Amino acid sequence: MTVQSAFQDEAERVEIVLRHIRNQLRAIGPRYTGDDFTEQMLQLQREERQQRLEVSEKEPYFGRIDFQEPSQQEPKPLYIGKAGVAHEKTTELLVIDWRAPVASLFYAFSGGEAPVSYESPDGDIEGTVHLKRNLMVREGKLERLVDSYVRGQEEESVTDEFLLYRLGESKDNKLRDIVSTIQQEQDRIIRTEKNKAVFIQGVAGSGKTTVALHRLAYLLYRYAGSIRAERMVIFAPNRMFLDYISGVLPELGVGDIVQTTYTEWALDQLQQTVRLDEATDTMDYWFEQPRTREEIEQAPGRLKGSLAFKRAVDEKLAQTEETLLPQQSFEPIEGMVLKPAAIAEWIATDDYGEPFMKRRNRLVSRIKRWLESEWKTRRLTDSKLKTKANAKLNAYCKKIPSYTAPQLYSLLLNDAAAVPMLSAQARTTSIKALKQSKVQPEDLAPLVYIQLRLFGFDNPTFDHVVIDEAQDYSPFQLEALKLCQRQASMTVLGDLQQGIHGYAGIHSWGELTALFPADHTGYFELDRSYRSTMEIIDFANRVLGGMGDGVKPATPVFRSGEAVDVEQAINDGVRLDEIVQTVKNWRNEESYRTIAVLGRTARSCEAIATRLEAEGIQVSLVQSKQEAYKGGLTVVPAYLAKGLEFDAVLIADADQTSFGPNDAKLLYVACTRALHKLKLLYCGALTNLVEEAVAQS
Ligand SMILES: Nc1ncnc2c1ncn2[C@@H]1O[C@H](COP(=O)(O)OP(=O)(O)OP(=O)(O)O)[C@@H](O)[C@H]1O
Repeated sequence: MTVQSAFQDEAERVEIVLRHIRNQLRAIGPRYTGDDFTEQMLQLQREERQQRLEVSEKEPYFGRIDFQEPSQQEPKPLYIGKAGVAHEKTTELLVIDWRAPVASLFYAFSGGEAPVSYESPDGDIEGTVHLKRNLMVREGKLERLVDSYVRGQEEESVTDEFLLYRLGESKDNKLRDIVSTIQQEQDRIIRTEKNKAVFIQGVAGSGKTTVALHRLAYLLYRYAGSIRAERMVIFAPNRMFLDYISGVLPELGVGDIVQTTYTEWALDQLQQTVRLDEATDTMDYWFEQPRTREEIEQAPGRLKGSLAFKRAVDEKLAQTEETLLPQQSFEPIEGMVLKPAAIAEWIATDDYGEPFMKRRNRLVSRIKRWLESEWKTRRLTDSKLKTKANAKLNAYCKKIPSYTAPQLYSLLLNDAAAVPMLSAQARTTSIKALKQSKVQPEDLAPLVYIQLRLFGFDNPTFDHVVIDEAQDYSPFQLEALKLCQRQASMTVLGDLQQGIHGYAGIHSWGELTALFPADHTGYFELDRSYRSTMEIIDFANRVLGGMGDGVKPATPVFRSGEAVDVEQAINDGVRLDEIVQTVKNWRNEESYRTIAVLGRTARSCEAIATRLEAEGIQVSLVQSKQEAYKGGLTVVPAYLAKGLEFDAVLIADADQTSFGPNDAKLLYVACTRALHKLKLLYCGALTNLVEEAVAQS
């Protein structure tokens, strides 16, 4: 078959399938708005179906794989799309959902004539692949067809032409789905079984965030009925990042997943009884001035996030549990005595493993009931005596300890011997702040952990938890999250090479993987970077120097682009002129839809934005509490750009003062934001990190 006739056949099929989709959309009928409950439920189902069909109408499918099982006469073409579509009359599958077991063949197959298999609910199904074809449908028309495998034909090239085409496209302001080009190593992670803590160490641009979002969509499909979207949660570093990734799940037909930051979630759990101390902006402290390695190691975030600190909290909680049993008898009136031994028996028989405060409140109710029953048994009627007895009851119950999380935390901080890892000054500062209900970010994990241990987790437990940028999390943060799941089901992703928040986060993955049983833990590495050109990745790898942390360097996909530019400006005025000129030039390039100027500090970014605005250039200046990501031309401090990407990136102050020897990871983050073009500008001495990178090239 010629390429033209294959294209013609496929184009006709696209039209036929689209006709079916549109027929089904029409058949859905008008929206039900009445009060009948059953009809309302049916309406919800119809809406979900409508959403799926609308997704299919935009792009019915993107791939075809011809598979033949030994029992079949000939290979069967299987078309893979974002959502499954069945023939409305015959129920024949016109399109197979990308998450279906058989669709894994499309992603896992990488050529060769040997039999392959996929895992189905009935066991492994073996067969041979005859064709693997990528199809690009836009606005209802077939635009592109690429065969990456035809059985019997010599395999021409190992590069995935279709992938390169997708990667070469320019970016708008949102992350996109990648269902049509998911790579084998990514697919394996997406399809990992649910009840595991899956860790992903992936280089910058390896698709970690994207893969985690696709995994959520996969889990919802694979475990439909047993897990629910509203019980799944994504933890992201900030609101702006959540905005940036907000398009992917709806594109995959998934809604309702909780998306939050650890800070927001923790403050909610604590019912807003504390607030973050605005006076000390952590980012400002750690990024606006150079900090030493020692300062980072001894940072409060490292100490309070450690397992040693959690042990201290556990110890205090255990001591608290012991205080539940009153030491004295309760004697509301003479001769009516409730002895500690009797209470001890109640406590022992009433122990359903519930949190301390629930047990405490139940004990108080039981003592009250005891008094009432004694009153009735003895047929007492004297109301004065009753009032007196009730006053004694209240006094007795008040002595049974009752804590809020901040109170118990304060008790711990006041006990110097219990927290030897904290300096007297660190303790006093925290105690003082707590008195005004103020906390630092590093106090949130211990506080929320105490809250959950005291009161339990009232919401339904999480079916699945995704933690993005997990290298910035402490072991204690994950310990608190573990209390919100019956069995760990997590996707934890990050990159140690981008660990710029070392003052709070981990320094090796072992710090987090050790929190889960080995047989319920998966560890994956993604080394291929899909975001940036080869030139940019090579340059960024050199900036980072030795990898350390036991992590491999990023391997670029074979996508070549322009060389990285490093330019000196003779003084600061010229540097600002050059920034303006570069931005103007880049804005004339049609392929650069998103451009970023990255500065080392928030202050330097403000100066750049002011200058650009004075030239009449509209700028989006990103600050630490930003909620939305607007795209276009962005001026952003390097430490806030983590997770984002832009067609072209200008690093505006690549000098030695701005990027000192401890800033390799920060500069690496900055460089790896660029998809197609990277330029570094400096005034005075070039940072050694780049000097060495250039010398190595
Ligand atoms: N299989 C793929 N096909 C097409 N594009 C891909 C693929 N995998 C990743 N990408 C693209 O690579 C870019 C980087 O993806 P993503 O932001 O998920 O990576 P990341 O590992 O989370 O990066 P970082 O650590 O730098 O935040 C995105 O534009 C994404 O669409």
